[in-house]
Amino acid sequence: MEIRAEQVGKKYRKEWIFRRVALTLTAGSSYTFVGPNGSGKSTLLQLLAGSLPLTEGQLSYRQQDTVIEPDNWFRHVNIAAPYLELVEELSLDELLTFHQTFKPFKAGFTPEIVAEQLLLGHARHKEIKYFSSGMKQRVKLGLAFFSEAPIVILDEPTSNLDRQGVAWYQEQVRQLIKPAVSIAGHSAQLLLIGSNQPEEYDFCPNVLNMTQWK
Ligand SMILES: Nc1ncnc2c1ncn2[C@@H]1O[C@H](COP(=O)(O)OP(=O)(O)OP(=O)(O)O)[C@@H](O)[C@H]1O
Repeated sequence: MEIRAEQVGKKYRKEWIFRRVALTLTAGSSYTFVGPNGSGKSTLLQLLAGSLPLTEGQLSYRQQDTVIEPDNWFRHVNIAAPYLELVEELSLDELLTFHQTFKPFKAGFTPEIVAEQLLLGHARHKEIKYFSSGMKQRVKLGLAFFSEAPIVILDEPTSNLDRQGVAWYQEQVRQLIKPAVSIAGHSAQLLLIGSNQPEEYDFCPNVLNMTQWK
């Protein structure tokens, strides 16, 4: 799996947020976008996820030599971000069951196992609206970690997490990017992070500063 960005730029009203982004992002590796507040990390991640239009340039998703149509990109991406909301009226069990109808969990994961992995086994029957902000953040991350998709995008992944939550994130993200072993159905992941917290990406070999595209 690969995402290619060619001369990608984004403008809001008359202001260019970034220009001439040229990247090849390849599964089996991870990439972190860093930069000051407002430098465009979230915007670029949304472009790469296919959820925002570009102003200029081209983006493509490729699997081996096959180009994937933009209408199908969402099937290949799990994204956890502060601006994406959970369905607050559902209990955790209901949310996980609903979620897997359109984005199945990885082999061996059931809603019950996912809840345990989130350290939220005790809260399976509680409505999401009664979760603390840190509990909600773990749910968002868990949906990204445990659903089947080759691309995982995490924007500000440890926001609202306490120290135990940060340790949990660090363990899960390392599991995610472990080199793929040759188990049928297990493919290498492409992990993209937007961050300003070194503890969120200290394992990541590719740290890209947004200021280079100003
Ligand atoms: N819908 C929008 N309309 C107009 N301007 C926008 C819109 N969304 C973002 N921007 C602007 O784009 C710039 C980049 O914002 P973005 O949220 O991508 O930055 P960021 O690097 O993720 O910031 P932070 O570190 O604060 O999360 C900011 O100047 C922001 O005001």
